[in-house]
Amino acid sequence: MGYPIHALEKSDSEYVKAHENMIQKRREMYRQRKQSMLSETGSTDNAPHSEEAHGQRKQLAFLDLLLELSEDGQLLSDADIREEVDTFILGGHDTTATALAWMLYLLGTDQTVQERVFLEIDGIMGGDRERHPTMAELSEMRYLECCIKESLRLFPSIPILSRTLTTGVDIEGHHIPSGTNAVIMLYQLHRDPQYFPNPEKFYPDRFLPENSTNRHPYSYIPFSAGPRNCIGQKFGALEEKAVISAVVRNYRIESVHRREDLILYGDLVMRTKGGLKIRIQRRM
Ligand code: HEM
Repeated sequence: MGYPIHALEKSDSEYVKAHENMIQKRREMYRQRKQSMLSETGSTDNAPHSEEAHGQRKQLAFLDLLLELSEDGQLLSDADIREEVDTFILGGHDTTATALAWMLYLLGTDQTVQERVFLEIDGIMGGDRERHPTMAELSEMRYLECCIKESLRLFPSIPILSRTLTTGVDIEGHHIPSGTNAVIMLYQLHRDPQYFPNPEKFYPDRFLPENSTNRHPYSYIPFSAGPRNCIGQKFGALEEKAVISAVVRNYRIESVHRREDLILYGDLVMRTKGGLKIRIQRRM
């Protein structure tokens, strides 16, 4: 996946220094924490993933896990760690933010769909609009999940993918040689009427289980597919559910612009000229 050049080109700049300092501080914090855990449990076990205190297994944060892997064996240098963290932050930020913006916009274009989302969420969460949903409650929000999938169908955060062919392939009588750069237009792929009748319509029901069973597995790939697909797919989808459900529990959304008036452009992620504008109104 490519990232904006300006984020990576400052290899000699303050950006790198700031990250190096941050990694050093974090490494120090990590060592201290590990030391205090070992003395709490009386354990002498220094093996990775051995953080156990009060009988409860503690999960390492992503950065701590990378630090642990690089502690003695020097498996990863600080520069390697910085690159891994950059990849996760860049890969997980704009994509999720874009998906959230499109989801809110689309909900605001269709009050009938939005009412169904209200009904579902209120049914699951009850009257208290302030408390956070549990994981079990989030997984019950099936219609909201369909809305998120439908939004990523119409406006995939990453609208274009590319791969270099490592072997030649024959497709319908045409030979495509090894080394060719193949571009996959997700925006177009997701509008194939064979799999998505009336493709421009925002219709979340098409993702209900009974409507998706015979669909070609590669007709819908907002997180790409194969060995280099999105590593944060589940987390990204969960983040979307948590944020959207928190917003619509309290607010009704109305989109300012009609879909036909939007001017789309691809800037690594799918954007519109002038942004996506919505109005929100507190729900009674
Ligand atoms: C709605 C949210 C997201 C969407 C639509 C999305 C989409 C994608 C797509 C299409 C790719 C493949 C790019 C390619 O093949 O060239 C990808 C790769 C990747 N994504 Fe996501 N992503 C999302 C959220 C996240 C999150 C939350 C994280 C991290 C926490 C993440 C981390 C990554 C990484 C590290 C890769 C590169 C994987 C590799 O090359 O092996 N993504 N994402």
